[in-house]
Amino acid sequence: MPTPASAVRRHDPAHARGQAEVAPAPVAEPALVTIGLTKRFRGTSALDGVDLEVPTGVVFGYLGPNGAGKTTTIRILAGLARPTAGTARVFGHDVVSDREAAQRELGYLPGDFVGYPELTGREHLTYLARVRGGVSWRRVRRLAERLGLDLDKRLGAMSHGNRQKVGLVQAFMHEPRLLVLDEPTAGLDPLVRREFLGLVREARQDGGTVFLSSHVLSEVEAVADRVAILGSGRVLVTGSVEELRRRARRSIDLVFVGPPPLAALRDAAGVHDLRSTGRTAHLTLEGSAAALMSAAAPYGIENVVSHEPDLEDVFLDLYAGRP
Ligand SMILES: Nc1ncnc2c1ncn2[C@@H]1O[C@H](COP(=O)(O)OP(=O)(O)OP(=O)(O)O)[C@@H](O)[C@H]1O
Repeated sequence: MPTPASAVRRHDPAHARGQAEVAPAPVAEPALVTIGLTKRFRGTSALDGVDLEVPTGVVFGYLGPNGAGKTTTIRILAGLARPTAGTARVFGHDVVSDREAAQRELGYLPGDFVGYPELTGREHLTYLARVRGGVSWRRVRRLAERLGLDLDKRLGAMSHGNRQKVGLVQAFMHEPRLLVLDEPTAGLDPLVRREFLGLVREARQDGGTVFLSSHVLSEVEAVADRVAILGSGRVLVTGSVEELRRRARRSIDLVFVGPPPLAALRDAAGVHDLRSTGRTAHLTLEGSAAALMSAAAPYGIENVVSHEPDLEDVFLDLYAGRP
Protein backbone atom coordinates (compact mmCIF):
# COMPACT_ATOMS: atom_id res chain seq x y z
CA MET A 1 0.00 0.00 0.00
CA PRO A 2 1.37 3.46 -0.75
CA THR A 3 2.46 5.50 2.27
CA PRO A 4 -0.02 8.33 2.98
CA ALA A 5 1.46 11.74 2.20
CA SER A 6 0.67 12.94 5.73
CA ALA A 7 2.84 10.14 7.19
CA VAL A 8 5.73 11.16 4.95
CA ARG A 9 5.40 14.78 6.02
CA ARG A 10 5.33 13.85 9.74
CA HIS A 11 8.76 12.23 9.41
CA ASP A 12 10.26 14.94 7.26
CA PRO A 13 13.27 16.30 9.25
CA ALA A 14 12.76 19.80 7.79
CA HIS A 15 9.20 19.68 9.06
CA ALA A 16 10.35 18.41 12.49
CA ARG A 17 12.78 21.35 12.77
CA GLY A 18 9.91 23.74 12.06
CA GLN A 19 11.31 24.82 8.69
CA ALA A 20 8.99 25.83 5.88
CA GLU A 21 8.06 22.96 3.61
CA VAL A 22 9.48 23.15 0.13
CA ALA A 23 6.75 23.00 -2.51
CA PRO A 24 7.23 20.11 -4.94
CA ALA A 25 8.67 21.12 -8.30
CA PRO A 26 5.86 21.67 -10.79
CA VAL A 27 5.50 18.79 -13.22
CA ALA A 28 5.67 20.08 -16.81
CA GLU A 29 2.44 19.61 -18.70
CA PRO A 30 2.81 17.02 -21.47
CA ALA A 31 3.10 18.55 -24.91
CA LEU A 32 0.65 16.06 -26.35
CA VAL A 33 -1.87 13.63 -24.92
CA THR A 34 -4.29 11.45 -26.85
CA ILE A 35 -6.86 9.27 -25.13
CA GLY A 36 -8.75 6.59 -27.01
CA LEU A 37 -8.19 8.41 -30.29
CA THR A 38 -10.34 6.74 -32.92
CA LYS A 39 -11.01 7.51 -36.55
CA ARG A 40 -13.24 5.54 -38.87
CA PHE A 41 -13.69 6.24 -42.58
CA ARG A 42 -16.87 4.48 -43.65
CA GLY A 43 -15.88 0.81 -43.44
CA THR A 44 -12.22 1.45 -42.51
CA SER A 45 -10.92 1.84 -38.98
CA ALA A 46 -7.84 4.05 -39.39
CA LEU A 47 -7.29 4.60 -35.66
CA ASP A 48 -8.64 2.37 -32.96
CA GLY A 49 -8.18 3.82 -29.47
CA VAL A 50 -4.72 5.39 -29.60
CA ASP A 51 -3.35 6.51 -26.21
CA LEU A 52 -0.19 8.59 -26.37
CA GLU A 53 1.61 10.86 -23.96
CA VAL A 54 4.46 12.96 -25.29
CA PRO A 55 6.36 14.76 -22.51
CA THR A 56 7.56 18.29 -23.10
CA GLY A 57 11.11 18.59 -24.39
CA VAL A 58 11.45 15.21 -26.08
CA VAL A 59 11.76 14.01 -29.65
CA PHE A 60 9.07 11.37 -30.15
CA GLY A 61 9.21 8.98 -33.12
CA TYR A 62 5.88 7.73 -34.43
CA LEU A 63 6.44 4.59 -36.47
CA GLY A 64 4.40 2.02 -38.28
CA PRO A 65 4.03 0.31 -41.64
CA ASN A 66 2.05 1.78 -44.54
CA GLY A 67 -1.57 2.32 -43.59
CA ALA A 68 -0.95 2.02 -39.81
CA GLY A 69 -2.62 5.37 -39.08
CA LYS A 70 0.30 7.78 -38.65
CA THR A 71 -0.92 10.43 -41.08
CA THR A 72 -4.46 10.17 -39.75
CA THR A 73 -3.20 10.84 -36.21
CA ILE A 74 -1.10 13.79 -37.37
CA ARG A 75 -3.97 15.29 -39.40
CA ILE A 76 -6.17 15.16 -36.30
CA LEU A 77 -3.45 16.91 -34.27
CA ALA A 78 -3.18 19.58 -36.97
CA GLY A 79 -6.94 20.18 -36.83
CA LEU A 80 -7.49 18.90 -40.38
CA ALA A 81 -9.54 15.85 -39.45
CA ARG A 82 -11.95 15.22 -36.60
CA PRO A 83 -11.69 12.10 -34.48
CA THR A 84 -14.68 9.76 -34.52
CA ALA A 85 -14.10 9.23 -30.78
CA GLY A 86 -11.48 10.02 -28.16
CA THR A 87 -9.54 13.20 -27.55
CA ALA A 88 -6.23 14.84 -28.39
CA ARG A 89 -4.77 17.75 -26.43
CA VAL A 90 -1.81 19.96 -27.30
CA PHE A 91 -0.47 21.62 -24.14
CA GLY A 92 -3.90 21.05 -22.61
CA HIS A 93 -5.87 22.50 -25.55
CA ASP A 94 -8.35 20.11 -27.12
CA VAL A 95 -7.63 19.97 -30.86
CA VAL A 96 -11.37 20.05 -31.67
CA SER A 97 -13.08 22.22 -29.06
CA ASP A 98 -10.08 24.54 -28.54
CA ARG A 99 -8.70 24.21 -32.05
CA GLU A 100 -7.21 27.68 -32.50
CA ALA A 101 -5.29 27.61 -29.24
CA ALA A 102 -3.97 24.13 -30.04
CA GLN A 103 -2.90 25.23 -33.56
CA ARG A 104 -1.05 28.27 -32.21
CA GLU A 105 1.33 25.90 -30.40
CA LEU A 106 2.09 23.86 -33.51
CA GLY A 107 4.55 23.80 -36.34
CA TYR A 108 3.11 21.31 -38.82
CA LEU A 109 4.63 19.64 -41.84
CA PRO A 110 2.07 17.62 -43.82
CA GLY A 111 3.17 14.41 -45.48
CA ASP A 112 2.24 15.80 -48.90
CA PHE A 113 3.37 19.42 -48.63
CA VAL A 114 2.72 21.24 -51.94
CA GLY A 115 2.08 24.88 -51.01
CA TYR A 116 1.02 27.41 -53.66
CA PRO A 117 2.70 26.39 -56.92
CA GLU A 118 2.63 29.89 -58.48
CA LEU A 119 4.46 31.53 -55.54
CA THR A 120 8.22 31.57 -55.00
CA GLY A 121 9.57 30.15 -51.76
CA ARG A 122 10.10 33.71 -50.52
CA GLU A 123 6.52 34.80 -51.37
CA HIS A 124 5.06 31.68 -49.84
CA LEU A 125 7.00 32.00 -46.60
CA THR A 126 6.38 35.77 -46.39
CA TYR A 127 2.66 35.11 -46.69
CA LEU A 128 2.67 32.39 -44.01
CA ALA A 129 4.89 34.48 -41.73
CA ARG A 130 2.37 37.35 -41.94
CA VAL A 131 -0.59 35.08 -41.24
CA ARG A 132 1.18 33.57 -38.25
CA GLY A 133 2.89 36.67 -36.91
CA GLY A 134 5.96 36.82 -34.70
CA VAL A 135 8.30 35.31 -37.31
CA SER A 136 11.82 36.68 -37.65
CA TRP A 137 12.82 36.90 -41.33
CA ARG A 138 16.42 36.41 -40.28
CA ARG A 139 15.43 33.00 -38.95
CA VAL A 140 13.64 32.16 -42.21
CA ARG A 141 16.75 33.13 -44.20
CA ARG A 142 19.01 31.13 -41.90
CA LEU A 143 16.79 28.02 -42.13
CA ALA A 144 16.68 28.32 -45.93
CA GLU A 145 20.49 28.63 -46.06
CA ARG A 146 21.02 25.62 -43.82
CA LEU A 147 18.70 23.47 -45.91
CA GLY A 148 20.13 24.77 -49.19
CA LEU A 149 16.80 26.20 -50.34
CA ASP A 150 16.65 28.70 -53.22
CA LEU A 151 13.93 31.11 -52.06
CA ASP A 152 13.54 32.68 -55.51
CA LYS A 153 12.24 29.61 -57.29
CA ARG A 154 8.50 29.01 -57.81
CA LEU A 155 7.15 26.09 -55.76
CA GLY A 156 5.57 24.64 -58.89
CA ALA A 157 9.02 24.49 -60.55
CA MET A 158 10.76 22.92 -57.53
CA SER A 159 11.74 19.28 -57.17
CA HIS A 160 9.90 17.28 -54.51
CA GLY A 161 12.87 17.54 -52.12
CA ASN A 162 13.19 21.32 -52.53
CA ARG A 163 9.46 21.81 -51.94
CA GLN A 164 9.84 19.68 -48.81
CA LYS A 165 12.47 22.17 -47.61
CA VAL A 166 9.89 25.00 -47.92
CA GLY A 167 7.56 22.83 -45.86
CA LEU A 168 10.24 22.40 -43.21
CA VAL A 169 11.06 26.11 -43.07
CA GLN A 170 7.38 27.01 -42.58
CA ALA A 171 7.08 24.40 -39.80
CA PHE A 172 10.19 25.61 -37.92
CA MET A 173 10.17 29.35 -38.63
CA HIS A 174 7.99 30.52 -35.73
CA GLU A 175 9.82 28.35 -33.17
CA PRO A 176 6.68 26.49 -32.10
CA ARG A 177 6.50 24.68 -28.78
CA LEU A 178 5.45 21.49 -30.59
CA LEU A 179 6.60 20.40 -34.04
CA VAL A 180 4.41 17.77 -35.70
CA LEU A 181 6.18 16.43 -38.77
CA ASP A 182 4.79 13.78 -41.11
CA GLU A 183 7.63 11.98 -42.90
CA PRO A 184 9.87 15.05 -42.72
CA THR A 185 12.87 13.59 -44.52
CA ALA A 186 10.96 12.12 -47.47
CA GLY A 187 12.75 13.24 -50.64
CA LEU A 188 15.71 14.91 -48.88
CA ASP A 189 19.26 14.05 -49.86
CA PRO A 190 21.62 12.73 -47.14
CA LEU A 191 23.29 16.11 -46.46
CA VAL A 192 19.97 17.89 -46.02
CA ARG A 193 18.71 15.02 -43.85
CA ARG A 194 21.68 15.54 -41.58
CA GLU A 195 20.97 19.26 -41.38
CA PHE A 196 17.34 18.50 -40.60
CA LEU A 197 18.32 16.18 -37.73
CA GLY A 198 20.47 19.03 -36.41
CA LEU A 199 17.45 21.33 -36.48
CA VAL A 200 15.41 18.77 -34.55
CA ARG A 201 18.11 18.46 -31.89
CA GLU A 202 18.36 22.24 -31.59
CA ALA A 203 14.57 22.55 -31.22
CA ARG A 204 14.76 20.08 -28.32
CA GLN A 205 17.73 21.89 -26.76
CA ASP A 206 15.68 25.08 -26.84
CA GLY A 207 12.90 23.36 -24.88
CA GLY A 208 10.74 22.39 -27.86
CA THR A 209 9.03 19.06 -28.43
CA VAL A 210 9.12 17.19 -31.72
CA PHE A 211 6.63 14.53 -32.82
CA LEU A 212 7.67 12.95 -36.09
CA SER A 213 6.57 10.04 -38.19
CA SER A 214 9.10 8.23 -40.31
CA HIS A 215 9.88 5.05 -42.17
CA VAL A 216 13.62 5.65 -41.82
CA LEU A 217 14.24 3.84 -38.57
CA SER A 218 17.95 4.61 -38.35
CA GLU A 219 17.12 8.32 -38.42
CA VAL A 220 14.49 8.00 -35.71
CA GLU A 221 16.96 6.01 -33.66
CA ALA A 222 19.56 8.74 -34.08
CA VAL A 223 17.32 11.55 -32.90
CA ALA A 224 14.33 10.25 -30.91
CA ASP A 225 14.14 9.89 -27.13
CA ARG A 226 10.91 7.94 -27.17
CA VAL A 227 9.06 5.96 -29.77
CA ALA A 228 5.61 4.50 -30.36
CA ILE A 229 5.07 1.78 -32.92
CA LEU A 230 1.64 1.68 -34.46
CA GLY A 231 -0.03 -1.22 -36.26
CA SER A 232 -3.54 -1.27 -37.75
CA GLY A 233 -4.56 1.84 -35.86
CA ARG A 234 -3.32 0.70 -32.43
CA VAL A 235 -0.20 1.44 -30.42
CA LEU A 236 1.66 -1.88 -30.32
CA VAL A 237 4.54 -0.72 -28.18
CA THR A 238 5.87 2.50 -26.72
CA GLY A 239 8.99 3.31 -24.74
CA SER A 240 12.44 4.82 -24.90
CA VAL A 241 14.59 3.74 -27.83
CA GLU A 242 16.84 1.96 -25.32
CA GLU A 243 13.90 0.02 -23.77
CA LEU A 244 12.70 -1.08 -27.17
CA ARG A 245 16.15 -2.20 -28.22
CA ARG A 246 16.42 -4.31 -25.08
CA ARG A 247 13.16 -6.03 -26.05
CA ALA A 248 14.43 -7.04 -29.45
CA ARG A 249 16.24 -10.26 -30.12
CA ARG A 250 19.98 -10.06 -30.64
CA SER A 251 21.49 -12.10 -33.38
CA ILE A 252 24.53 -14.05 -32.19
CA ASP A 253 27.19 -16.14 -33.92
CA LEU A 254 29.12 -18.60 -31.72
CA VAL A 255 32.25 -20.12 -33.24
CA PHE A 256 33.24 -23.44 -31.62
CA VAL A 257 36.52 -25.33 -31.66
CA GLY A 258 34.61 -28.31 -33.13
CA PRO A 259 31.11 -28.92 -34.53
CA PRO A 260 28.47 -26.70 -32.87
CA PRO A 261 26.51 -28.57 -30.14
CA LEU A 262 23.08 -27.73 -31.61
CA ALA A 263 21.05 -30.00 -29.30
CA ALA A 264 22.54 -28.39 -26.17
CA LEU A 265 22.11 -24.86 -27.52
CA ARG A 266 18.52 -25.45 -28.61
CA ASP A 267 17.53 -26.24 -24.99
CA ALA A 268 19.05 -23.01 -23.58
CA ALA A 269 16.54 -20.36 -22.48
CA GLY A 270 15.91 -17.55 -24.98
CA VAL A 271 17.49 -19.27 -28.02
CA HIS A 272 15.61 -19.07 -31.34
CA ASP A 273 16.25 -19.55 -35.05
CA LEU A 274 19.21 -21.86 -34.44
CA ARG A 275 21.23 -23.10 -37.42
CA SER A 276 24.87 -23.73 -38.21
CA THR A 277 27.46 -23.36 -40.94
CA GLY A 278 30.77 -25.16 -40.39
CA ARG A 279 31.93 -24.54 -36.82
CA THR A 280 29.60 -21.53 -36.31
CA ALA A 281 26.17 -21.62 -34.67
CA HIS A 282 23.88 -18.74 -35.72
CA LEU A 283 20.93 -17.88 -33.48
CA THR A 284 18.78 -15.11 -32.14
CA LEU A 285 18.60 -14.55 -28.42
CA GLU A 286 15.84 -13.11 -26.31
CA GLY A 287 16.86 -11.75 -22.90
CA SER A 288 19.94 -12.79 -20.94
CA ALA A 289 22.84 -14.72 -22.51
CA ALA A 290 23.62 -16.58 -19.23
CA ALA A 291 21.86 -19.88 -20.09
CA LEU A 292 23.28 -19.88 -23.62
CA MET A 293 26.83 -19.32 -22.39
CA SER A 294 26.62 -22.10 -19.76
CA ALA A 295 25.24 -24.49 -22.37
CA ALA A 296 27.95 -23.60 -24.88
CA ALA A 297 31.01 -23.32 -22.61
CA PRO A 298 31.71 -27.08 -22.17
CA TYR A 299 32.09 -27.45 -25.96
CA GLY A 300 34.88 -24.89 -26.33
CA ILE A 301 33.92 -21.45 -27.66
CA GLU A 302 36.48 -19.87 -29.96
CA ASN A 303 34.65 -16.61 -30.68
CA VAL A 304 31.35 -14.79 -30.03
CA VAL A 305 29.92 -12.15 -32.38
CA SER A 306 26.83 -10.34 -31.12
CA HIS A 307 24.89 -7.95 -33.33
CA GLU A 308 23.14 -5.42 -31.11
CA PRO A 309 19.53 -4.93 -32.15
CA ASP A 310 18.37 -1.64 -33.61
CA LEU A 311 14.92 -0.18 -34.06
CA GLU A 312 14.58 -2.01 -37.33
CA ASP A 313 14.91 -5.33 -35.49
CA VAL A 314 12.23 -4.24 -32.99
CA PHE A 315 10.00 -3.23 -35.86
CA LEU A 316 10.53 -6.46 -37.80
CA ASP A 317 10.07 -8.61 -34.66
CA LEU A 318 6.75 -6.91 -33.98
CA TYR A 319 5.52 -7.44 -37.51
CA ALA A 320 6.72 -11.02 -37.59
CA GLY A 321 4.29 -11.51 -34.67
CA ARG A 322 7.10 -12.20 -32.22
CA PRO A 323 6.55 -11.51 -28.52
N1 LIG B 1 -9.70 9.96 -46.40
C1 LIG B 1 -9.70 8.64 -46.23
N2 LIG B 1 -10.75 7.88 -46.63
C2 LIG B 1 -10.75 6.55 -46.44
N3 LIG B 1 -9.76 5.87 -45.82
C3 LIG B 1 -8.70 6.56 -45.41
C4 LIG B 1 -8.60 7.97 -45.58
N4 LIG B 1 -7.42 8.39 -45.05
C5 LIG B 1 -6.81 7.28 -44.57
N5 LIG B 1 -7.57 6.20 -44.78
C6 LIG B 1 -7.24 4.81 -44.39
O1 LIG B 1 -6.84 4.83 -43.03
C7 LIG B 1 -5.77 3.93 -42.79
C8 LIG B 1 -4.60 4.68 -42.17
O2 LIG B 1 -4.03 5.55 -43.17
P1 LIG B 1 -2.84 6.56 -42.85
O3 LIG B 1 -2.63 7.38 -44.07
O4 LIG B 1 -3.12 7.27 -41.58
O5 LIG B 1 -1.63 5.54 -42.62
P2 LIG B 1 -0.05 5.85 -42.50
O6 LIG B 1 0.42 5.10 -41.31
O7 LIG B 1 0.19 7.30 -42.52
O8 LIG B 1 0.49 5.16 -43.82
P3 LIG B 1 1.78 5.55 -44.75
O9 LIG B 1 2.97 5.09 -43.98
O10 LIG B 1 1.54 4.71 -45.96
O11 LIG B 1 1.74 7.01 -45.03
C9 LIG B 1 -5.46 3.29 -44.13
O12 LIG B 1 -6.15 2.07 -44.19
C10 LIG B 1 -6.03 4.27 -45.13
O13 LIG B 1 -6.40 3.60 -46.31
